[in-house]
Amino acid sequence: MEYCQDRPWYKKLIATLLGINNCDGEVNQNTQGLEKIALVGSPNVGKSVLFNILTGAYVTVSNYPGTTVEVSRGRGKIGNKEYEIIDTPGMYSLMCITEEEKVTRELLLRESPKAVIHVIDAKNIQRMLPLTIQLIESGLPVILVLNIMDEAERMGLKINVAKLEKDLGIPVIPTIAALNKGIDTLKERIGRYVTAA
Ligand SMILES: Nc1nc2c(ncn2[C@@H]2O[C@H](COP(=O)(O)OP(=O)(O)OP(=O)(O)O)[C@@H](O)[C@H]2O)c(=O)[nH]1
Ligand SMILES: [Mg+2]
Repeated sequence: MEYCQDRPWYKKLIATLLGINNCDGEVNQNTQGLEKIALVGSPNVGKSVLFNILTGAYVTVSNYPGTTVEVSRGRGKIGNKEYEIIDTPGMYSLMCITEEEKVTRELLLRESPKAVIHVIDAKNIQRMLPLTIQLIESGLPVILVLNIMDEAERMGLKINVAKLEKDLGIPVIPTIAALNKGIDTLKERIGRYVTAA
């Protein structure tokens, strides 16, 4: 019997049936040729909220090649340049265990983003910084976003952002994505970072 699961036409058929509009290997026309900026971090830290703020109308959600893991891509203007912004599935570590972690790791290695925005929940900073360090040690161009600052402040947490920037040697930007706060600074810092690279 002929196995057709790996044939492009079969994948395309399944993708059409499932409503996946950017099946394996297909190029996303909306972001073709653009430099990339990836949002990474644990589940539930606000990556998708930030993705929606940074991107416009033409967003593509597709399964990462050969997997059932969804990755969203869209165009986003930073400064006066357009980038492909990528929203990755939640991950806890680069030492991948879950399929989501494998996809994010592979994506970071294969697609060479100009900036990797590590989004963390500021109130769980201690638990989340190890991934920041893993990303930095992997040689990736990391920017750290301390999101959900509203809840961190409500808990009385005081984070010395300037010291964190100095110690980590990367830009650190506090945000409240749900309230659109800190976004202008974030865009400005990303813009400076990618043009300096
Ligand atoms: N209080 C507060 N809530 C926020 C903030 N940013 C995002 N949220 C909320 O956090 C929840 C998770 O946000 P998402 O953007 O879906 O998180 P995610 O990182 O994409 O999660 P996964 O896709 O599961 O990895 C949502 O209910 C958001 O409204 C923030 O700055 N403050
Ligand atoms: Mg998400």
